[in-house]
Amino acid sequence: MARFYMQKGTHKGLYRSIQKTLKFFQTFALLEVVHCAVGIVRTSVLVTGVQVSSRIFMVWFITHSIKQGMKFLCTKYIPGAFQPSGMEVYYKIPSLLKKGKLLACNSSSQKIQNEESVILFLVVWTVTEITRYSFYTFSLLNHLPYFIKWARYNFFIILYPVGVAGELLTIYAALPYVKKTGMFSLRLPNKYNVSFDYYYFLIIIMLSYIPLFPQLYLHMLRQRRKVLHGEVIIEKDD
Ligand SMILES: CCCCCCCCCCCCC[C@@H](O)CC(=O)SCCNC(=O)CCNC(=O)[C@H](O)C(C)(C)COP(=O)(O)OP(=O)(O)OC[C@H]1O[C@@H](n2cnc3c(N)ncnc32)[C@H](O)[C@@H]1OP(=O)(O)O
Repeated sequence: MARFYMQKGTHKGLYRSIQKTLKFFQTFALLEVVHCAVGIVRTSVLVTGVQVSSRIFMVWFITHSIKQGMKFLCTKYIPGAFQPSGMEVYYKIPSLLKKGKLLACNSSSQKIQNEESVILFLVVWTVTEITRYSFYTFSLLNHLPYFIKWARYNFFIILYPVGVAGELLTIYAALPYVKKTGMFSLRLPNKYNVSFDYYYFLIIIMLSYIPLFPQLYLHMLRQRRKVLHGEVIIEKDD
């Protein structure tokens, strides 16, 4: 990521250059949940499950799926002209456009992957995982430098809320596109007689951060007290 930014001088296209690696490792992070479930790793399946599933959701159902749309910047009113067909307007539609008049529009391709918020959570996840896996590796080698231990149980204090902000802002940026296209949604009538609206599903996911994120954060604060300050903490069962 650093190399990309230094070479190109922009974050645009960064996601594309790292997406294969990201998808591979983030999907295989599911093994972390399996490891907790079968008892290889002594930690909560629930906490790990929420952590991993939220990231997998971000990778596959947001950044991978919401590929692109067009952003229109409309300025000048042209009397008698019509709105071109096939135009995907999912950004702010000026009030005149709604009345069916064409304005002078400049269109530009807009990818959710190029949102600054995506880069924000990618950077945060990356720093977190470099620290976390260094911690695991050195622990296994029985030579854990204090700085790594300190970083593992301190960085999250800032990184967790910043990562969550990046994730929520990305979902928020995706909402207009999801609403406009009706992607992943099922409308009635259909042969299953079931309706599903991905737009509202995303809003529910965003709201679910309110009760779930504090649980993860408090878990990490407890771990911090245990590992760095040697406090004995009795955790409730899942
Ligand atoms: C269907 C859609 C669902 C959507 C849900 C929406 C709700 C979302 C709300 C939640 C939002 C989360 C957002 C999140 O994605 C944002 C970020 O991540 S931002 C970046 C900051 N993040 C962090 O800092 C992550 C913190 N989390 C963790 O560190 C872990 O993932 C955690 C699951 C919390 C577990 O940590 P914990 O300290 O409890 O246990 P460990 O697993 O680290 O360690 C237990 C012992 O096992 C040893 N261990 C573990 N793994 C390994 C390994 N791979 N190799 C070797 N050893 C390992 C570890 O050393 C411990 O050993 P010991 O007890 O002997 O010390």
